[in-house]
Amino acid sequence: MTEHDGALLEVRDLAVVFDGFRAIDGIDFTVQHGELRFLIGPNGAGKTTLIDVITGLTKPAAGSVRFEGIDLVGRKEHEIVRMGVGRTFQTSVVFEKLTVVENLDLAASFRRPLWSLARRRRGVSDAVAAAMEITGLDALAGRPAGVLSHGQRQWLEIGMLIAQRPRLLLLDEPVAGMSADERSRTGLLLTEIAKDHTVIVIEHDMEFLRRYASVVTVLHEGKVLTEGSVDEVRADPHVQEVYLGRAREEAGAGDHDARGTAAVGTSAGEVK
Ligand SMILES: Nc1ncnc2c1ncn2[C@@H]1O[C@H](COP(=O)(O)OP(=O)(O)OP(=O)(O)O)[C@@H](O)[C@H]1O
Repeated sequence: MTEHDGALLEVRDLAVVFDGFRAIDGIDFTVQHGELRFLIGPNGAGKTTLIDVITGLTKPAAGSVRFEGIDLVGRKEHEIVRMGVGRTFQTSVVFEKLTVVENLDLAASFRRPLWSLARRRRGVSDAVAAAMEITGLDALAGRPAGVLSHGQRQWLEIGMLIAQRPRLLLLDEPVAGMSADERSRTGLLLTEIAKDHTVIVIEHDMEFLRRYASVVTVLHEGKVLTEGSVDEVRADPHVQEVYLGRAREEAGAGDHDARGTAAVGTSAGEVK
């Protein structure tokens, strides 16, 4: 931690414009050290764009993103990673032919100085060992990543982030496509990681939020609609309207999947 004693992340008056369209339209968003914060909102609300700005992938038209008091806007992605901000993507970034431990080692090396890369090391570094332990991937250390199940692969990606020793982790839909058992394991993993990291998770699955979220931020049309506990957010009439409105539009289009627009409700958009 640095000498900065305010919030870990402070986003102020953020705006992102794509060809005249305001994908982010004046967002203020604050995350304190040690939080496990969930970010929800219908499709197109601006969740991924917000994470893209924090990690330097997208340049905002206006506003600031302060991490430990330092503005990240205008910095390169790799510089932001080195400052301690790591993210996963919706698409996989593991090297299939490399083993689990090799993938973790490669990720860890991203923050190591060059001289230490040139040195051949025996065994695994502390960072890699810690990442394997927390994700429970020790038993699979020597297996090629290509043979892992979907859930194990997601855990490897989270492990690769941990190996980079970030202070802030941004996870984009980590339980999408997982079985019920894998979801539970991921929930416990996030809870464990949040003991010594700050974590922001984009997640649509309400059942998952009920079990693991304390504070939820709801985005809608590029703005923060509301923020609070899962119960407060579910009871908020504006949130109900946003999801009910979407559900009405989609009525007749069949069941909504866990990543779909009406995921805050389970039946006809009802916010249960
Ligand atoms: N590179 C881009 N160029 C133009 N428009 C974009 C771009 N990226 C995102 N958008 C638009 O910005 C809006 C916000 O998109 P974003 O992906 O951030 O939403 P989201 O809340 O993450 O949605 P989802 O749940 O579908 O992932 C959407 O209308 C999207 O079409």
